Amino acid sequence: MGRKFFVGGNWKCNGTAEDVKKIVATLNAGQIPSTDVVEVVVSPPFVFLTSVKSELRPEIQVAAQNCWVKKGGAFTGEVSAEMLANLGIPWVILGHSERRALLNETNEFVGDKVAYALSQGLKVIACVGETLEQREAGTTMEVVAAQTKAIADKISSWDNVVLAYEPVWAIGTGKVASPAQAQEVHAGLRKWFSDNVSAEVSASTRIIYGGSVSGSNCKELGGQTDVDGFLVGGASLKPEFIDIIKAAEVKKSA
Ligand SMILES: O=C[C@H](O)COP(=O)(O)O
Repeated sequence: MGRKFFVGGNWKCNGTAEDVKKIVATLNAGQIPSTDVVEVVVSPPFVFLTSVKSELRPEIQVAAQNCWVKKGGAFTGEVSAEMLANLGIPWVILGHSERRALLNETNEFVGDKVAYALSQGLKVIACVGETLEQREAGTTMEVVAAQTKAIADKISSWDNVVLAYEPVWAIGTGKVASPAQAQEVHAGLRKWFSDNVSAEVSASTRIIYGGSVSGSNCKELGGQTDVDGFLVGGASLKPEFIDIIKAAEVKKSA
């Protein structure tokens, strides 16, 4: 089975209730390819999840931006995977570099979170990516392989996981990875899967790119053999997100 193009919009910690209504109206009015061609998931902050889910057109799904590492309980300020499942939120983003860097989430902690979220029936967008220093030191593949291994060590199936390669130096900086740089790491991750998990997981797991994706660079990036879509930050708050969703057409016509 082919890998369906996947476009995620990570709204991060942005927006008022009024802003969110406008974004939803734009998404509801936009012309986008059918769900046979592209899977679209937007990720509002927790407080807006249920309203966005109920107001958004049914072809677009929602994701939380995080969840607690295990069963809920006395963990003030956290939101558990079972709460998300209970509310019918199908997806969660885990291991985003902002949480790894600012909240000290380790590879092992992210692996535990992915495993627990999957066990509660959620689908996971799991993020990996190197810093500028790591890229300049030539350790990019080593870093993303270690991050992916920490997840692989904790899960028995990749069926409900999308892997997002997000070079930290490209996030929110306008310095997008070149299509060749993205393709090189995506191909490396696919090889890592075939060497360390299975040929089937390597062929079927979607590996999406994130980091300064825009309406103007999405077609060339999305045209790369091993780029199966995007995780979009800043541009997912703007009408150009519709153009980025339409980049799925490059794969359909390939
Ligand atoms: O999750 C999304 C990424 O952090 C990319 O953010 P960005 O598109 O604003 O660079």
